[in-house]
Amino acid sequence: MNPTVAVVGPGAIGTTVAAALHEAGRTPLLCGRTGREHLELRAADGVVVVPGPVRTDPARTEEAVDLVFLAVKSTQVAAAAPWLAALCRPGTTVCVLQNGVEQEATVAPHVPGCPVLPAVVWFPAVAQPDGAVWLRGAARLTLPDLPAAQVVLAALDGTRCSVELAVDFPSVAWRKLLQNAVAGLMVLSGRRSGMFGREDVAQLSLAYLRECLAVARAEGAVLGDEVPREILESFQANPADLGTSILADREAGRPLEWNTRNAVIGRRGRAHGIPTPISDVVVPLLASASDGPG
Ligand SMILES: NC(=O)C1=CN([C@@H]2O[C@H](COP(=O)(O)OP(=O)(O)OC[C@H]3O[C@@H](n4cnc5c(N)ncnc54)[C@H](OP(=O)(O)O)[C@@H]3O)[C@@H](O)[C@H]2O)C=CC1
Ligand SMILES: CC(C)(CO)C(=O)C(=O)O
Repeated sequence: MNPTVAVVGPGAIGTTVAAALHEAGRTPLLCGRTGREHLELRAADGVVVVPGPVRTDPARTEEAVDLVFLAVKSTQVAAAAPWLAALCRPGTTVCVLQNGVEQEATVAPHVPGCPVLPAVVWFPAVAQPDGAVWLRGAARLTLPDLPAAQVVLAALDGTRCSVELAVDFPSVAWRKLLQNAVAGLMVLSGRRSGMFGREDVAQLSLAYLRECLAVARAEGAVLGDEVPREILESFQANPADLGTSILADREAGRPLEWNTRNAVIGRRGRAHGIPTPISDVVVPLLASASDGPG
């Protein structure tokens, strides 16, 4: 039998996963902050409309589900906790579709008795001014190879969102975190992937990525010396106008995920006695862009 599924946070990533489920006849409950009659995904092969409504009141939701995809920003977890309380019973799997390496630590306290499964989300998805979401790549997740991942595999089996299991998930998550950390430079310049074609930005990015790599390795990630250049080259290969979700937040004047995507490098670096001079410049500027004052 198909697991029952809810998507909490039907934004860029949540809409993509909800659309994948709906196309397979497994339409999830939609739980958000802004009410909508439906969601719309625009992909290269067509448009998917997911019937709603998007519910906005957890107090009026009583049905527990087998699987919750939590796709709010890391800055929004506490505010979304009432949804988790409404949708989870002991054993409900909470699959966290967020960047970072701290999803279990931040979400588990809100869902005692429930497995919390972090996911690496590889695809770019961009909310459009009319509320639709533009999927700009193949939908793909990586999960830790744990028993709790089976319900996610079952839910997304045969859908447009592919799922891989990683035995060494922390290394995969740290690699993605390096990508996200350097993407933060787009916020500071107000530019998109095209900026990585500049030689000066490329050199800065490599230096920042090497600093992040040292911290990742101290945390146990198995990542080779080639990783910084590979990540830089992946940004250089992007369409020049491809941004990143933290830049979308900056452009919309929303709070930024600077703590989970960038400050984590300095925090973990200090714990290991590793200097992080570039992070120490980048983070206060991102924090200020996010939280003010001024
Ligand atoms: N977008 C991308 O390309 C990628 C994003 N990621 C990561 O995925 C995560 C989600 O990002 P993204 O989808 O871009 O974010 P969005 O801002 O597009 O989506 C977040 C959604 O959560 C909703 N929300 C906010 N507060 C609550 C609440 N209290 N209860 C319920 N819903 C709430 C928002 O509602 P409202 O409409 O009211 O704002 C919005 O629909 C982030 O960690 C991001 O870093 C990872 C890879 C790629
Ligand atoms: C799509 C990608 C990988 C770009 O950095 C991302 O994670 C994001 O936008 O947050």
